[in-house]
Amino acid sequence: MNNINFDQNKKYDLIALGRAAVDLNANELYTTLEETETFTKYVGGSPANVAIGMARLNKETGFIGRVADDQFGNYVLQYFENEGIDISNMPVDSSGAKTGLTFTEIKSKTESSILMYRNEAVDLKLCTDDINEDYIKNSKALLISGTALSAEPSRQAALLAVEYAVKNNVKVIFDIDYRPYSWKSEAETGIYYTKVAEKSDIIIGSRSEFNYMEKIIKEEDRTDKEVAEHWFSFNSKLVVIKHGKEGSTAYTLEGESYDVKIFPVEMIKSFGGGDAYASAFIYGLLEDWDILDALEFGSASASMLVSAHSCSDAMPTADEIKEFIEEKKKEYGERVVRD
Ligand SMILES: Nc1ncnc2c1ncn2[C@@H]1O[C@H](COP(=O)(O)OP(=O)(O)O)[C@@H](O)[C@H]1O
Ligand SMILES: O=C(O)C[C@@H](O)[C@H](O)C(=O)COP(=O)(O)O
Repeated sequence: MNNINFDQNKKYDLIALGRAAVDLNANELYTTLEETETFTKYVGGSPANVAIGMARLNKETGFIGRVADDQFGNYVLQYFENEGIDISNMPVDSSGAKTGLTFTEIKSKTESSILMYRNEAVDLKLCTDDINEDYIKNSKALLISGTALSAEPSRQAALLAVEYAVKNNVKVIFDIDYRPYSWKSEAETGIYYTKVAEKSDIIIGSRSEFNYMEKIIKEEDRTDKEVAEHWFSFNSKLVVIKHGKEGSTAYTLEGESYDVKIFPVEMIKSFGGGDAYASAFIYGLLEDWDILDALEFGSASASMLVSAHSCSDAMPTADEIKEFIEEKKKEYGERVVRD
């Protein structure tokens, strides 16, 4: 059991809000983008990846986001429909705004980076008219991906969605998702991230993302526990702080904390883990697992994704994650990710 009391009478398990974009991942591994010649196209965008992860885990999943009136917009909608993700709240935008593109560079076994083309990105054209209270109220949880707060009118749309969620007992899950190129100033980042974090039931982010979010209000040299306790003074019940290959920790409002390490894998790229982590962790919470079991599931899916070429196509099923965990426990011992 865990401390998140989802309303089990609601139709959707999770509705994600934000960008559904396209990843173009370099096929040539351990090469710079300058030298890369070919790419593989995948659906991308952190909240889209989380939605795909949830659908792969057989959870009823919806999405709120604008797509471009072009081939890439069609590609995203078709992919989502094939995955069983509800697209009824994904308006096609005909303003000429384009699908965000993320080019990935896999420079070495330990170094990779992303180059995002997001000028006039269609996902940031999401507006308050696109936010439907009846849709949101029918979900156990609403995931807000932080980049949706980086520009108007998407910012107002995301804030309105949060208000509808709070009003209708829909748990707000805030994936901080800090992308520096999306923001004009530290103050703007802090102000709008804080607005959502103060209303969120669950906040998930790397420690550096928490530092960005809190820069205008707090010193960086606080412990993770102190970071978590700040958000418990608002609406949070659960704060998850990720530390990349050092693992991650969940803190509860009730004063407990749970640590998990990473599952050892041959990493291909350093990103994608966060979206897999979020989807599998949220799955565990929805299944009413203990937090440590949900963390282990999230950590396993994350490890599977950093050792895969894509961040969406490779999202695993629950059986695949369980099989992965069993294999790693056989190889490294029952407590492979637990202290
Ligand atoms: N080298 C790695 N091997 C296995 N798992 C990893 C590795 N790096 C990250 N992870 C997993 O991916 C999760 C998310 O990674 P992190 O970099 O913290 O977030 P994000 O991918 O959102 O930037 C980590 O908490 C960890 O569980
Ligand atoms: O979030 C984006 O727009 C790009 C993603 O599709 C990309 O796969 C990525 O960077 C994943 O991010 P992470 O899982 O948060 O590391």
